[in-house]
Amino acid sequence: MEKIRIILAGPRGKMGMEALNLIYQTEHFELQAAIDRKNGGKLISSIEGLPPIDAPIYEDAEQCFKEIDADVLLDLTTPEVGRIHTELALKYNIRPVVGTTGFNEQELKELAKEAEEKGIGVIIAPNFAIGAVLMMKFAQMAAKYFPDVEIIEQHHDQKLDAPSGTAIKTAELISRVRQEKQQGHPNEKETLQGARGAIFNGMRIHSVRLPGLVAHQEVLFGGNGQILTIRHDSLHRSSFMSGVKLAIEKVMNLNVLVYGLENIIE
Ligand SMILES: NC(=O)C1=CN([C@@H]2O[C@H](COP(=O)(O)OP(=O)(O)OC[C@H]3O[C@@H](n4cnc5c(N)ncnc54)[C@H](O)[C@@H]3O)[C@@H](O)[C@H]2O)C=CC1
Ligand SMILES: O=C(O)C1=N[C@H](C(=O)O)C[C@H](O)C1
Repeated sequence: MEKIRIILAGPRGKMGMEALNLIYQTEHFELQAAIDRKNGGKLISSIEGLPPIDAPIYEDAEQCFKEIDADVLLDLTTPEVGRIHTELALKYNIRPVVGTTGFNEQELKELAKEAEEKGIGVIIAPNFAIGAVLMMKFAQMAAKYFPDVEIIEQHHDQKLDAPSGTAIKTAELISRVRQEKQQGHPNEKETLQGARGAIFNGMRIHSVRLPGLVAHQEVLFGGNGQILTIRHDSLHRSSFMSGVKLAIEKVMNLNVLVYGLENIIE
């Protein structure tokens, strides 16, 4: 199998470290370089706790894309940085695989247009865990029969974006099949602002942030005398790695932007 040459952005992050191990252990993956906020000019192998890969670290993303021959950028950074890296990678004809969350609809549209014009594959996956992708698909199935739905997502307290990318994606998938309706009592009033959560097309999204949590989501459907709960828990970040591997492999044969792993799993 031909090697897939990868640039990883965010190698010292929680996801980045997990991804480095995946790349190190996958025979047909090769780390060409990493983009980090510090350690520019050093090798990944020289950083304590990182695998023994002799790939250079760049602090300047554009310089990295200019100097390094790579097939794929894997971005696991922060919402703002992820957006910049994705655009830059496209400029240098490197296929972005983006786990970083926080892209809005307009940004996704613009990136999709750019990818299509250039004929370059992009995968933006709000959640790489196969179980989470199934949870979203099952929720979409259920919403056809249960239009009253609320989403509760729970994450570790270091998360920068709220609601989570997964919660937004779930609400989007549900919106495609759910008859729009106003939920709750028509005269409902919040006596404490935010008590009822965020609203996405009439659906409520509640975000919990606590130390000890990793990534969890419940989709609650209410009907006559019954409640259906669909729940997924990522207990460790290794849960995301089979999806990351699949996305890196699949993006090689794409020439458009794909948003969500559900569009590439068979
Ligand atoms: N799609 C998915 O399945 C998953 C997505 N995520 C998302 O991935 C992103 C990273 O998550 P974590 O690893 O938990 O966060 P983290 O905070 O542990 O790691 C982020 C890393 O990005 C680095 N970084 C920040 N600015 C940078 C820059 N300019 N250049 C290079 N690196 C930079 C930081 O130094 C840090 O090491 C978040 O947006 C999170 O929501 C997290 C888990 C799963
Ligand atoms: O920040 C995280 O941790 C996660 N972010 C993604 C999201 O926003 O949905 C995926 C997963 O939930 C973990």
